[in-house]
Amino acid sequence: MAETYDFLFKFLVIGSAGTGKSCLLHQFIENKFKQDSNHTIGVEFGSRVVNVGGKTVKLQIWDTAGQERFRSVTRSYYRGAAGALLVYDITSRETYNSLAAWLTDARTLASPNIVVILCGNKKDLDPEREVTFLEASRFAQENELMFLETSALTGENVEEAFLKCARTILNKIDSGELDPERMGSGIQYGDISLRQLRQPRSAQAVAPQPCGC
Ligand SMILES: Nc1nc2c(ncn2[C@@H]2O[C@H](COP(=O)(O)OP(=O)(O)OP(=O)(O)O)[C@@H](O)[C@H]2O)c(=O)[nH]1
Repeated sequence: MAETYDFLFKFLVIGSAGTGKSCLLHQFIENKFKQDSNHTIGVEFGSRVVNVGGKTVKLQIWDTAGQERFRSVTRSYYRGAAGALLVYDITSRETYNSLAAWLTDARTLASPNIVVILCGNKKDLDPEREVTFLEASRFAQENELMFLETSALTGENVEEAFLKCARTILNKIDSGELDPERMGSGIQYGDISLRQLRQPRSAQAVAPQPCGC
């Protein structure tokens, strides 16, 4: 059956190697933890249709390799992304320290308007934590990012992270802050929206007449 949706959003999952990007994507798409996850070679892809605030949105998600040697390949996928999950591992300060560089890449190579949610992954490994919730919240606030701690293992906050990002993009479309028709916005109209857009204004404005019988 053909998929119908109001919008399609291009999303990226970025961050240092081993932070759990592929596992987060897998948990979101398949609803289970990906056992034996290997390093991503270049870029992998997944998609899922979700319902956000009464709208159907297809999320087209690009999971990028965190390893430095793939950086030139992965960077070529950033263009025109509407949203991103910026992932670090709460048990690895090194991955947290790299966040600023990943964010600069996202804002310069994708779009300065890209909607980013910071995800402190591996929340289930709290006893091994190296980065506190508070300091990451501050980083998020200073850099105008949304923030959640997630666990791809238990599934905690995984759905929320993707949906929060999608909801924010929809709100920005509604407020006029984001224009889906701008080239490289990372947003496309789906069939449903296109049909509504193509209806003549007069047809949209006229309320259906009550039946006289
Ligand atoms: N405990 C725990 N382990 C996790 C979690 N997410 C991922 N892992 C483990 O972390 C390791 C790396 O996960 P990946 O999803 O492959 O990491 P990645 O960020 O995609 O790595 P690259 O592809 O190299 O960029 C794997 O051994 C996973 O099993 C989590 O939420 N909790």
